[in-house]
Amino acid sequence: MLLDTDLESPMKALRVNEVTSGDYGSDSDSMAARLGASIDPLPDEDSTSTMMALEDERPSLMVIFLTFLASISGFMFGYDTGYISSALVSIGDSFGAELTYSEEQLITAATSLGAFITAVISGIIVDYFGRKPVLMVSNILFVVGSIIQCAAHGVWPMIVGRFIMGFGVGTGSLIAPLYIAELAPSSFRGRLVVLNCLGITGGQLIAYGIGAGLDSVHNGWRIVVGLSIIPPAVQFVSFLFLPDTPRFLIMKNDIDKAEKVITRIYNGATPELVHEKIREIQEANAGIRGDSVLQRYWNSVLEIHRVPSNFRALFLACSLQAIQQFTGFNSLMYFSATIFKAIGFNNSTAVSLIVAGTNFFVTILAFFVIDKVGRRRMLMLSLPFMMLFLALCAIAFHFVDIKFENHAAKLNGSVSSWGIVIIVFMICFVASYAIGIGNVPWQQSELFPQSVRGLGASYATATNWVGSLVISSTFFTMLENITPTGTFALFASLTAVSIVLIYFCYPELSNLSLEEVQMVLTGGFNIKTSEKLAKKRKRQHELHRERMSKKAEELIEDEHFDSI
Ligand SMILES: O[C@H]1[C@H](O)[C@@H](O)[C@H](O)[C@@H](O)[C@H]1O
Repeated sequence: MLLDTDLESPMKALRVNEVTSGDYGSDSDSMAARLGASIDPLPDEDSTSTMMALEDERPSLMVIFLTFLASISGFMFGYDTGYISSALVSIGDSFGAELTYSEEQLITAATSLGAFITAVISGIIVDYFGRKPVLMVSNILFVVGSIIQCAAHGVWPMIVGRFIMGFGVGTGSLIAPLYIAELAPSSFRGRLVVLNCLGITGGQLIAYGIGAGLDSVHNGWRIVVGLSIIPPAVQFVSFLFLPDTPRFLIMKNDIDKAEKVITRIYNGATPELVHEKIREIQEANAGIRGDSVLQRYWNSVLEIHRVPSNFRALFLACSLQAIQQFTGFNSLMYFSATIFKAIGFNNSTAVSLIVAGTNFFVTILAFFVIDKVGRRRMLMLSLPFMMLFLALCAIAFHFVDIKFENHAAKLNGSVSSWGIVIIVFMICFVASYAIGIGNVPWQQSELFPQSVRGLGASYATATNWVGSLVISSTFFTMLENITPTGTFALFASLTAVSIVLIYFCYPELSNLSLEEVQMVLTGGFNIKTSEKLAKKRKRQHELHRERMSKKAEELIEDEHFDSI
C-alpha cells in the first residue's frame, strides 16, 4: 500500500545525501530504486494522505482569480511582442523619415534584449523580495516603457521605450508562471500554468488584430501602444490587496501569513491539513544560507550547479526553452506576413493572423489535455509532427522559384499551388508546436526546489529570450544565405535532435507535487519511475474525487431522508 509518508522518507534521504551533507557530487542511485519500490503497488482507497488531500482539491476561486491576474503578465508578453510587426509598418515617416532596416531591427530587438537582462537578474531578486513585489515593479516598467513610446518623436526614444518595456516583459515572463505553479494544487498545475500561455498567445492574436485594424489610421500605432498601459495598471492595483505565495512566505519564515494564505487558497483546508502542508513544505524546502544578498546568491548558484538533482532540473528547463525557440516558431510569429507576401499573397497580414489564431486556439486545447495526457507525452506528440511539417515546408519551398536578397524577396511568377501548400504545412507546424513545446517549457518552475526555484526559472527564461533574439535577428540572413529550403531543413534537424533529448531525459511530471518532482530528479532522470508515479497519482486524484462526490451524494441523500 502506498502512503505519502513512504515518499517522504526518500525525500529526507535526498536532502541528507545531496544538500545537508554538502557532498554535492554524490548522486544517489538507490534513490531511484527506493522511489520505484515505494510506488509499486497501487494505493487502496484509504491511502490518501494529507498532501494528496489538499493537492487533489479543485482550485479554489481564489486560486483561479490569482491565476487570471498573474496571467496578465503573459498577456503583456504576447501583446508587446505581437504589436511591433504592425507598428513598424504604420510608424511610416512619423519620425521624420521612413525607418531603415537596421532601425527596425533595433526597435524590435530592444524588447528582447531588455527581457533577457531582467530575466537573468530577476531570479535572485524574486527569491529575496518575493514574487508579488517584483511582479508589481514589472507593471511600473511596462507603463513607463509604453508612455515613452507613445510620446516618442524619434527613433531613439522609441528604442529606449521598447528597452524599458522589455525589462517588464522579462520579469513578468519569469514570475507569472512561477507564481501560478506555487499556488496551484498539483493535479491542476499544468492547466493553470497554460492559462498564462493562453495570455501570451491571446495577447499576440489581439495585438495582430488591433494592429491590422488600425493599419491605415494616422498615428494608429500610438493607440496600439497606449492600450498596453491598461492591463499592467489593473494588475498593479489588484496585487496591492493580494498575497504572495505560501511557499515563498514559508521560505521567509512568515508562517502566520502562510497559514492564512493556504487556508484561503486550498478548498477543504482544515487547520490540521494546513499545519501538515506547512510542515511538508518546510521540510522539503530548506532556504539558502548566507548573511548578505550576494552571499546567498552565490550559494544558490553553487547549489543549482552542484546538487545533481538541481543541475538536472536546470538542464531540462534550459533545454526545453532552447528547443522551443531554436525550432523556429518565432520566425513565423514575427515574419509570417513577410513570408506570405514573398510567396505571392496580397493580404499577407490576414494570413499571418491565421498563424497567431492557430497558436492561440491550439493552446486552448493544450489547456484541457495537459494534466490528463501528461507533459512528456504531449512533447513526444508535438515534436515529431513539427519535424514532419518543417521537412515538408523545406521540400515545398524547393518548388517555389523565390530568392531572398537584401532583405527583400523576389518571386518569379505569381502565387502557385506550392504557395498554398506551404501555408497549409506552416499552419500544421504551428498547431503541432502549440499543443506541446509551445507551452510545456513554461512549466519550468516545477522542476526546481524552493531554494533555487527563482534562480533556475530565471536561467531558463533567459535562455528563452536569447533564443528568441537569435532566431529573430538571423532568420532573414538564413533565408538569404542558405535558402528557405535550407533554413527549414535546419529547423527540422534541430527538432530531430530535440526528440532524442526529450525521449531520454524528460520525465513525466504531471500530477506530481512540487516536492515529488525533486525525488524523481534524484539519482537520474528516472523516466520509467516518473511515468509510473504520475499514473499512480492520477489514479489517486481520480479516486479521491470519486470518493468526495460519493460522500457529497450520500450527504444529500441523508438530508433528503431526514427531511421526510
Ligand atoms: O510560449 C510562447 C508562445 O508560444 C509564443 O507564441 C511565442 O512567441 C513565445 O516565444 C513562446 O515563449
